[in-house]
Amino acid sequence: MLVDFGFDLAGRTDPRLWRGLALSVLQALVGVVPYLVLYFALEAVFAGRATDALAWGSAAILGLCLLLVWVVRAHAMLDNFAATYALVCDMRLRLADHLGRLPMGFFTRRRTGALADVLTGDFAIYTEVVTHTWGLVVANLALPVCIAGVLFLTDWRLALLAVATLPFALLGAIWSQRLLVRAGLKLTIAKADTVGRLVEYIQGIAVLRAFGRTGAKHAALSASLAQLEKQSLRTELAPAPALLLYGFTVELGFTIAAVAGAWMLTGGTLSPAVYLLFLVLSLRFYKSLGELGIYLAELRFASATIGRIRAYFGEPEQPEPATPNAPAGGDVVFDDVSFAYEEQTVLSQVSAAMCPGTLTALVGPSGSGKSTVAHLTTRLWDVDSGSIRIGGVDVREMAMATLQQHIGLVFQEVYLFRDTVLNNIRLGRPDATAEQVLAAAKAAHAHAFILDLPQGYDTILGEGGYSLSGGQRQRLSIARALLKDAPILILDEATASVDLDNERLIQEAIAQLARGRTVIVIAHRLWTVQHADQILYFECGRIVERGTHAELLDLENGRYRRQWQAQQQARGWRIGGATLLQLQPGSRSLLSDEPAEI
Ligand SMILES: Nc1ncnc2c1ncn2[C@@H]1O[C@H](COP(=O)(O)OP(=O)(O)OP(=O)(O)O)[C@@H](O)[C@H]1O
Repeated sequence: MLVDFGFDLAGRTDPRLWRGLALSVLQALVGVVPYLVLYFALEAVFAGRATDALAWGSAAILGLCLLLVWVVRAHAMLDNFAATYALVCDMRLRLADHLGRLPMGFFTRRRTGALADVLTGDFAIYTEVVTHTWGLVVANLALPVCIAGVLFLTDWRLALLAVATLPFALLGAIWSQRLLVRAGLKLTIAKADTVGRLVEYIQGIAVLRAFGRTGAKHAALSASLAQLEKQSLRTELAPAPALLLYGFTVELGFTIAAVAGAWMLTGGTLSPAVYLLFLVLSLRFYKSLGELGIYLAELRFASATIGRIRAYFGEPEQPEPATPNAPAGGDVVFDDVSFAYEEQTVLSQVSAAMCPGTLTALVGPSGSGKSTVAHLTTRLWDVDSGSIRIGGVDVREMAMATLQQHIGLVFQEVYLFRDTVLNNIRLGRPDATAEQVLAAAKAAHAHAFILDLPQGYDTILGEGGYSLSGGQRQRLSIARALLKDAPILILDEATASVDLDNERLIQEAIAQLARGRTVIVIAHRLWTVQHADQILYFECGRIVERGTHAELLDLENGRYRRQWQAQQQARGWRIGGATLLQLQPGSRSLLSDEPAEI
């Protein structure tokens, strides 16, 4: 298709859009009437039939036409703006919804900047062109068609000469669109790169400042901006030769017809009134065509933009079952699960069962695949082989909403949205009452520090809002999970980066969460999970040891045993016979008050 309007992406059409376009055509029709009035007035003048009544009548019709054109144009614009903004709003929401259903691999393969550029920049270009340019294209197409009609009715010879060069002009228009789209594609890549670099720059500003690499000293950003500058200029200049050809061909038609008309006039085969009308009409005719060339190129550019947006809509969503099954219970079973993010296998033949009311700890070296277990359970990715069952049902056979209801998550990195504390906790259950949120915050040991915030529960958090410490963020995240009240709870290094005092508070909060649920804890600090019902030790994507803390410590040369000993030494577990926990009595292990020793 020459132009892709993309309205199907909004999932609906808007009648106001078609009405706006019909009004643009009406505007063109009304716009021709003054020229006809002028023609009849000129005929009367040249024939010596001019009267006051004719002059006043013509003036009245011209005034009326002006008013009508103004009213019709205003309505056309209003209809067009209202319809387009509403449709673009729907498109953005549908795309946001679609992105939420894509497998996480989609996001890791793309830079945030490229995505942000599509959602903001591409939609902005598209909106601008559809609101402003489309109406102008229709108006500048309808007007020359109407004028050409009048010209053919008054003198077909002149009319033929006037349109003779138009096929060549059309070639110029098509060429200019091609050039613009080609340059525009490179501009889009440059823009996405710059947006990505800017996001990276702002997110990493503290690091860059520490290393004195801000502003022009940040080479990657400077290079990206320079490339954007170069590509922007190229895009502006790219269609220039084709547009020049277009303009020249259009004006050549006028010149040929004007000269031929003058020749016919002197030869007595053309009346002065018709010639004058021709000159006036042709000026309007060619002006419209000249503008049309530019607007068509812009429209084509916008349709290339919608092509990129369409490509995102075309990304396959994570499959959902046609007839979903509901899990019966909260037990989690990994059955011979293997998985690779890209080429490299990350989990190999992992099998494990986790029952309600028990705590399973996943431990092992960095990169051994522990977090991947959480990713697969929550279907951020799908297993390559084997299956994960919850309550006897494969997670791929459940509706995504059911799966989400069944799992509460607490990550090391807590994302706070730009909203009040209350609503940040409510993320766990959007329909929760304020009382329920407060109860969850109290159980998560978050209530006290929330009350100390400037506006308590109404304090705005997130970007540009109030900042919380790592431990406070964690407790907020636990409050979210508590509020959600899901039968399965996954904690991914929830206490990894907090001090001992915060660790104690967080662990107490986690202990609240754990009761009666299937709990999976990913931990590096082994003392925090020593009372787990089972400990799975991962290495290179395989479970190489499993058992309770005591059982694993009994394994001669066991990996868990070695790691435990190394950690105890590192903590200075025994300092002259006293334990560190005795020195810092606030610290306790998960679900237990006492540290274990070997
Ligand atoms: N989104 C991803 N795309 C590609 N590879 C990934 C992705 N996430 C993790 N990996 C790789 O998968 C392997 C296992 O990662 P995973 O995060 O599961 O390990 P982990 O045991 O939880 O590590 P850590 O304890 O450091 O958090 C690593 O080699 C990691 O580089």
